[in-house]
Amino acid sequence: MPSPEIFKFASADEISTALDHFIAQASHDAIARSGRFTVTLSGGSLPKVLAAKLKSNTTVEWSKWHVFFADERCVPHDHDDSNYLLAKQQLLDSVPIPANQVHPINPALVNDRHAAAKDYVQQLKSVFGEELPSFDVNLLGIGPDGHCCSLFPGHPLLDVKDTWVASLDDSPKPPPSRITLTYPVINNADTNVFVVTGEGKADVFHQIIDLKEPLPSGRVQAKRRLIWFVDNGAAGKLKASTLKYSL
Ligand SMILES: O=C(O)[C@H](O)[C@@H](O)[C@H](O)[C@H](O)COP(=O)(O)O
Repeated sequence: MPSPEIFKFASADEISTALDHFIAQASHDAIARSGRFTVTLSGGSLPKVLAAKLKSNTTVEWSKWHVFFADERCVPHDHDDSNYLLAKQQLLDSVPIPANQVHPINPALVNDRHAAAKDYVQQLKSVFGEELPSFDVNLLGIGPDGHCCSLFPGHPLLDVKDTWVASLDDSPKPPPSRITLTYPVINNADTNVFVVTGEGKADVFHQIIDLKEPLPSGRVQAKRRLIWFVDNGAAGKLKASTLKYSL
């Protein structure tokens, strides 16, 4: 398993610039290797930080992108809680990714989370076939409790290994009904990237990186690279010695 690589920046704005360069390069490399770039997006603060610079990047071959969601709330696409709506407003409306290569939750199934999760597995199969999906990049956030995707501390979904997409109706972060990728898919990515900003994440980032507490975000692995983009606020409680990993 790769060691975490921690990149620290002065501000969220600097992270946006670094993410723009990083994702453009990852996209270029993946397209050179396999003819496409497969990526997942999370909700929360991530889409805005990601899109700030990337949405204007004309060097990216957007037509080769296949976009999925690391987790999604079971709400209609036009609902304020929709991660798809957020990604659309922040990034997808600004870049020419073919509509059939963007994979939101099936809006007809948002009242049946089990059916929505099954449908999402089929959407994954439409791109990855029967093999366990291996995304080029998952873009992940963390909550102050250490959750990522919709994998919450102490929740039974942390142990799910027999499905690529699971559902829950008791998310401690509202709204309660969600679908989420499970660890077998998340950890089979070539690269997992966490984006963590603000002092509100300083404690949990320290718990995960320095104290190695087995919080959901701390259980994320990757085939090749496990990367953290953090700002000064989020890294405020990190032990100085840990930053030997910084660039
Ligand atoms: O649907 C969700 O709730 C998100 O996908 C979630 O997993 C998010 O990434 C974290 O909660 C961090 O959110 P913030 O960046 O807003 O703290």
